[in-house]
Amino acid sequence: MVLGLGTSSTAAHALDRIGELLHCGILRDVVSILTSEWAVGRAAAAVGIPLADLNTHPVVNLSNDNTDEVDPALNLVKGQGGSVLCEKVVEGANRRFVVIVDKSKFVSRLGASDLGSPWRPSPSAGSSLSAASEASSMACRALISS
Ligand SMILES: O=C(CO)[C@H](O)[C@H](O)COP(=O)(O)O
Repeated sequence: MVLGLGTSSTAAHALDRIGELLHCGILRDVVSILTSEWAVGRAAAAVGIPLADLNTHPVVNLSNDNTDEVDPALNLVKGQGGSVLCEKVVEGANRRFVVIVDKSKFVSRLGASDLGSPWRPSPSAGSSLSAASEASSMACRALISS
């Protein structure tokens, strides 16, 4: 199975479980396609999920991801995590897309949380965020160049 891994702290919980199932042999022959090296790549490597890319695996059987808001009609807004372009590239190769949501993302209407507010990183977050953004762009270029 080719698994697309969205960039999300919530979907990262699924990674831990996938890692456990691989280790005890319940899951086999799984490779993953990353949507960010800097976040999900490290987490996937840490739990032993083999990594691949769209060059060798152009069809993704299943991707998991999260969202920033979900309304009562299940419309979603994504992208606050900073990897939405890579996620769209991987999701474009998808057969199935599963969104893992906890209740903190439920809103009465899209835009009801502070998503629309101007986002200002704290000064201390600046350097790590720009490094993360750069790494994400590199991973994305690698995906798109395939
Ligand atoms: O859209 C995303 C990344 O582009 C994320 O899925 C979204 O920001 C939610 O992330 P988290 O699970 O960490 O709250």
